[in-house]
Amino acid sequence: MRIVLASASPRRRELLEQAGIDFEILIGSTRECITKEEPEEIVEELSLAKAKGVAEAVTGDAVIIGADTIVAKGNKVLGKPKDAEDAHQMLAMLQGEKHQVYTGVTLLQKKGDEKIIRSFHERTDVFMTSMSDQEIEAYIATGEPFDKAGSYGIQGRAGIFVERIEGDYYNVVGLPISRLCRELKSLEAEDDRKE
Ligand SMILES: Cc1cn([C@H]2C[C@H](O)[C@@H](COP(=O)(O)OP(=O)(O)OP(=O)(O)O)O2)c(=O)[nH]c1=O
Repeated sequence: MRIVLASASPRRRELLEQAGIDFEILIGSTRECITKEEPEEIVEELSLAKAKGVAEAVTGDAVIIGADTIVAKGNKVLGKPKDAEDAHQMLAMLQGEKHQVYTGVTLLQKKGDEKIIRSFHERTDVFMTSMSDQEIEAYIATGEPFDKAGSYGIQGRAGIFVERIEGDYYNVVGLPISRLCRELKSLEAEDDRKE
């Protein structure tokens, strides 16, 4: 099965490599337009848009993977921060409490003229320690928050502010690799059945 990752994220690339999957990368230009309200619907919608964003550029049969990660705190949905002030606000909101990280994944399978779409999501609960204003400032100064949903990277310096998690760690980093591999296997099994 030919696999195309529709992502510019170095973390998603590393996680797929870590899983021993052979793949190509194609980056499309997707405008992230949200029409849904629930975080799990938003991440699936955006992952689908990312997969669709490269589908036309893929010639021949392939499975295209699109993914999107957001942080949810109460009824607020947090993406990447616009600037340092935005990052500060997000971290001040997250510190000392529990929040959710959702990653949505879409597998868009191109088979001749046919397109088969499967979207799913995983949720991880993250419990953060308290952070003083000084700690937040020092963390933002590392530059780490800016390309990350919720303004932190569990895999980086912010790891020290994560007390514990419930769910898949890799889901927080941007790709629920265990679930993804199971979904790919089941796609493959379905293909074998049909042939
Ligand atoms: C919460 C959290 C998010 N993130 C990252 C995962 C995602 O890459 C990013 C959220 O942005 P996304 O819009 O999901 O993805 P992206 O722009 O990085 O890549 P692409 O759209 O090309 O696939 O935040 C971490 O790396 N660590 C964390 O702890």
